[in-house]
Amino acid sequence: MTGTPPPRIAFREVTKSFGPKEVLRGVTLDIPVGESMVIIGGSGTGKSVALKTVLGIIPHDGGTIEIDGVAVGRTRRDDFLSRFGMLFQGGALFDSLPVWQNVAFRLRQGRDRLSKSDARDLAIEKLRRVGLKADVADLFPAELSGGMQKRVGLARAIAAEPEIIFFDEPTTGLDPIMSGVINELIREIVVEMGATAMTITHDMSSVRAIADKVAMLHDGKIRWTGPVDQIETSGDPYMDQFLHGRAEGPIEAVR
Ligand SMILES: Nc1ncnc2c1ncn2[C@@H]1O[C@H](COP(=O)(O)OP(=O)(O)OP(=O)(O)O)[C@@H](O)[C@H]1O
Repeated sequence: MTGTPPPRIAFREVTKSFGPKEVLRGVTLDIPVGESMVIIGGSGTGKSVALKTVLGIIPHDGGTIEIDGVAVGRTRRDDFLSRFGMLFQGGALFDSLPVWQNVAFRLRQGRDRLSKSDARDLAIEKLRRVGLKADVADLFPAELSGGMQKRVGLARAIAAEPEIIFFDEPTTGLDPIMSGVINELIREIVVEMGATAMTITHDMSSVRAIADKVAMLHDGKIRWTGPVDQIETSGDPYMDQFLHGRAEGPIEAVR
């Protein structure tokens, strides 16, 4: 039987509480293969929790999360994690390791690990891809600007050529121009790799640059989802309030 392939990532009625606090209250969302989905929503709405449930860093309580039709948690953890790349908020580089070892970190682990010199060559190739020169390879993260650290984080996220990449607030701490540069780079790389991307952000410039589709998380559920070119005309008062940064509207401003 032939049919449409399952979505690369599928959330079905996913729930998660911390004690009495219900954070995810039935999240349903599909991210098809090769699509870039950006999840927006106010602070504390559970965007990071949703991302961490896919990776299994936070176990969900109810519902299912599937990758290519297979429930998260059913495959070997190493095989599973090797399919993902991740750009963490703030870069999350290892301060004690030089840049190239940060980029090549995963390539030096596990059964198929690369030799030191192959890993270094590959790290330099990936650094070039994100606009950094080879001489950055031997510097330590503390010697780099915030924008350069983001580039190194991006080089690390793509080093193992993952099928799925997560971007957690990719422009936090950057000025608007550097944010624009990083957004463009993310978009270019995701398209070039054909990767499926899930990004969480508050930054509307990231949304416009990176997204094919947008999902708005509010009150533990996906309030609205649609193509990025429809966000202005969604007709959803929650989306409108968020997009225009209004204090007045259905979203409570006092939290
Ligand atoms: N490990 C945890 N233990 C207890 N509560 C948690 C944990 N992780 C997250 N939470 C709670 O879940 C809620 C959602 O947090 P989350 O970090 O997902 O929000 P967010 O939408 O990513 O916010 P922001 O945009 O500010 O980063 C918050 O109230 C937070 O306190």
